[in-house]
Amino acid sequence: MTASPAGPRTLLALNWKMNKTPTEARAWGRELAGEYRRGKAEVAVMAPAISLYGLKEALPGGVDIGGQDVSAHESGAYTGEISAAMLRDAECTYVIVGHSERREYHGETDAAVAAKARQAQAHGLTPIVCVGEGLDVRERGEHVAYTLAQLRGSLEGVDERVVVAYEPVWAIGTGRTATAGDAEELAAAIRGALRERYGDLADGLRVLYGGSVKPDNVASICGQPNVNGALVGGASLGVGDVLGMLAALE
Ligand SMILES: O=C(CO)COP(=O)(O)O
Repeated sequence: MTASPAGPRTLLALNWKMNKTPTEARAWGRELAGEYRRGKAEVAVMAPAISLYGLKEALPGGVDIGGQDVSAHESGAYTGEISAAMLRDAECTYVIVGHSERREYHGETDAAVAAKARQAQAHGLTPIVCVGEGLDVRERGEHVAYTLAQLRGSLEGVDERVVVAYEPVWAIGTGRTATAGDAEELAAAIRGALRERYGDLADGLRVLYGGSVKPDNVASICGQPNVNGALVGGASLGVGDVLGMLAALE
């Protein structure tokens, strides 16, 4: 089961976070290539920057790659940073910006996230802009307003070539998944905000859900009318789980 036939093709976006060496990444790509058949969902692997080049060579055709973060700067004296031009040259299609782990551990503000998204777009990358509330916000019942405010700030000056991922922080890596209804509530609200900004183009944009997605819940979540795919952490590391999720989406 996938999102409505009129909507965009379902995207299974895999966020490896800080896992796998370049050698392990290449082996993973080869393992996937041995089993992969193009199906209903599109697949993209967001790997650590150092692994991207080798991974792309090993992956089967039709599977995209992306970065997990990008500098807001063009080039120059920014030790340790990766530029959008570098990611594009390494054949990336996507880059995650504003993941909750970057916001929490690296102090990234909405304005910084928007600057990264603009820089990604300037180099032909599609930013996957992450938003989502923490447990305290959810318990106060303010999750919709909080997430939409974060979204508006994170899309400042960003055009419609964008993917939005709703990742409630309390569901990330906790095994505590939002229900399909929770995911749809926010995805619909996000769609409304995208419509205000981009008009009818919003209907063709992807809104993903992320947070403890795995083979046994991916289909019900991605089957919601406004959910066009998933951003997957833990279950993206094993080829078996990825194939399981792809099978569930057929
Ligand atoms: O943060 C996530 C993807 O970006 C979600 O991680 P988990 O799938 O491990 O909960």
